[in-house]
Amino acid sequence: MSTKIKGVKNNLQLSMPGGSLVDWLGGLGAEDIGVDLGSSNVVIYIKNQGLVFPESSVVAVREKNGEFVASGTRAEEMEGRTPKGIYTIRPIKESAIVDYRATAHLLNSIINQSYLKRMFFHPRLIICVPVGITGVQRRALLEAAFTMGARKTVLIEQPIASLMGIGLDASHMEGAMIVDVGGGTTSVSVASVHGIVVSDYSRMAGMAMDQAIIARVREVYKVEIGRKAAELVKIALGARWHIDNRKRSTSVCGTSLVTGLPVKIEVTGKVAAEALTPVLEHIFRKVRSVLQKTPPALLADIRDHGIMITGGAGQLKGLDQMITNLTGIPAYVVEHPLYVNAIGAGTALGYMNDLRDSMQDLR
Ligand SMILES: Nc1ncnc2c1ncn2[C@@H]1O[C@H](COP(=O)(O)OP(=O)(O)OP(=O)(O)O)[C@@H](O)[C@H]1O
Repeated sequence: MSTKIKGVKNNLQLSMPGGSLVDWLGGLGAEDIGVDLGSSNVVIYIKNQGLVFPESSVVAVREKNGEFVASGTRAEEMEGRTPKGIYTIRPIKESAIVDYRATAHLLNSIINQSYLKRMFFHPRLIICVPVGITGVQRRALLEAAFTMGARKTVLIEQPIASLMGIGLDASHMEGAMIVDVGGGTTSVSVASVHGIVVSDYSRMAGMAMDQAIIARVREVYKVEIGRKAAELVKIALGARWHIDNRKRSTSVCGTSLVTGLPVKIEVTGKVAAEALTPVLEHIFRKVRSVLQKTPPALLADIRDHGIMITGGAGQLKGLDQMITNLTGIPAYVVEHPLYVNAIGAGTALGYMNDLRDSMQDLR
């Protein structure tokens, strides 16, 4: 299913038309950046350049002096095998910043690297934030942006960024439902021309799926597997609603809990499905509860447009079938589900001069 309508400007918080002279001058350069800051990945969209390949939301730190020694995918590769005196952290948990200095470092290093050694000058940022973010979390995010030298930062709600990234125009629709299944959080939102109407979130998302697979494999095969192996199983086999799930299997390596030796096992689709079902049923209950709270006037539009699934773990095989079967409303994974929020933030950069600086909240 594809629904193409344009521009979602109405849902953005606009300031004085035209913005300041500094804004206008900044708009001429390529230093406007859209950011989707996730617990698993950071995706960046640079004005006039486009998307930057996503980096893992991981930073490696030297224990003795707190110095950052690696960030992004390079730091993720160190997870679970860091040399003595170095540890890794994930500075964003469940879409909230838990360490803003590390977040600022992560953002800075990604942006500088994407600039390919070009001189990096104080950028203007649009950052996607979850619906219902607390004042403290907003502050942490804005402080991270300030620390990295941003001269203007605008926070926009993720579902609005998703709609912009998909290319939908909220001003021409009564209601749209977005189910964003990320690494640490699943958020379910209904948006209308007036903004977010109903929304709910859960910690049951991609990482919870990995943990459920690790636990089930331990139980069935008496083998301990790592997070990466569990992720491979998740991506390869998917949910029980996936048509091929029962026939398939995939092999991963782990440590036998009986002998303590490394082993290779064949995990079946049935075992993966057993692990994933409770997580997916939890996600479904969130979808159902948001639908139940949605004003009836919006339901017809949601039915027409279908339920849009975004986020990395939204690609789980069978998840769209599950939501379709259980709600009776067609659900589909949007194009570029991992990048759609960053693309939306990138689209919103076009209105940067007119948007209110969220940094004003800090002062
Ligand atoms: N093809 C796939 N099938 C299932 N899961 C996938 C697939 N590709 C990626 N994932 C999962 O998507 C998750 C990351 O998604 P995403 O990058 O949207 O999260 P995030 O935005 O960083 O997290 P959050 O929104 O919770 O802060 C990971 O758990 C990863 O294992």
